Amino acid sequence: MKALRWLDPPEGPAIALLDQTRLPDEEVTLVCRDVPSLVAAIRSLAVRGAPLLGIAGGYGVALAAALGTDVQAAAEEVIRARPTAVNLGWGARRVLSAYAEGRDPLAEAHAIAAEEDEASGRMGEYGLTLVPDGARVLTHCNTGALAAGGHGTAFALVVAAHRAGRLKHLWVDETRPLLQGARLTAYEARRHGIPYAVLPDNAAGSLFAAGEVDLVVVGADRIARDHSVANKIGTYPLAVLAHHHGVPFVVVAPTSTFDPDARTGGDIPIERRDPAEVTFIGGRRVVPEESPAYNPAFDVTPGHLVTAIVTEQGVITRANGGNLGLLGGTASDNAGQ
Ligand SMILES: CSC[C@H]1O[C@H](OP(=O)(O)O)[C@H](O)[C@@H]1O
Repeated sequence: MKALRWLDPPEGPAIALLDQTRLPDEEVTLVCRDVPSLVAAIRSLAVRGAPLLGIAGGYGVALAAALGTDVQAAAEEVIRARPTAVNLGWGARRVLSAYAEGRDPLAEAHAIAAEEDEASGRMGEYGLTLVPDGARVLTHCNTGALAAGGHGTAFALVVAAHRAGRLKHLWVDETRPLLQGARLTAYEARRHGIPYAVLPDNAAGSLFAAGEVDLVVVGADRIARDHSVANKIGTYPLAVLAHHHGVPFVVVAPTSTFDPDARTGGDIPIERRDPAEVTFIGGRRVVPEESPAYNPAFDVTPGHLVTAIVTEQGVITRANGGNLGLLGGTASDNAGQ
């Protein structure tokens, strides 16, 4: 399953997307033949997920170059599409730099996609070292191949644990209001034959209280230098629950999600989305007419609540003083972390 593909002529130049707003019922391909249509797809979450947005941002700039349109303006338009996932700007700026230096922008966009595929495999390997046998894992939102390269980020850890026979069960937070967990993570879990159950976000606490969660794994949209983690709204409460119940809370993200310009979580812009995403369900209003609604798309988990950050370069744990220095070596070297 490819969430995003570049189309060369004669089909392209274009970017083919698996329209995630139509999943899980319909697998519809959306073909973006210009940057405005890609920006609209990013804003509607037809394409989403921090690392995948980095890939999309890169191909968006490459598309502008292939079409002979204003590449700088295209990059700025793509970067403005969503504010929180640092990867979007990172991917667009990296391809823009290649173009400015006279290098092939499409080759650079392909390189980003290949690197994120490789990163996913390594995060799965490193993440596996943190998974106990018979683990009941809880995850939030969607962090699979619909959100990143390869098998994803946190979901790559889940797939690795399943293949190693260490995963007893996957708890999937539905992830209101856009239901990335119920619609997308459940879709991916079924494709992998992973035993799972979907739960209302507000049921997670009762699972912790019943001792039914051994590990929490989530993705990230931006990680600040103090290890504050911006991720889908509802992540912070899970970190507090995990801390209270002594359950490891693990973030899985490629180094393209780290923002050295964000000193603390307070420096991370939080996207505010249309209140109608809260007040309407399935096209039906579920609140009194004209009810106001609060709809932040992300929250920030402070670093002291994060047990470990798994990257493609290794595992960051509090054992290394909580700095951004990565533990090197192989995945097995980190087994004891
Ligand atoms: C692979 S981490 C993806 C990250 O992005 C998601 O947000 P959205 O669905 O709004 O793009 C969510 O925060 C995931 O953890």
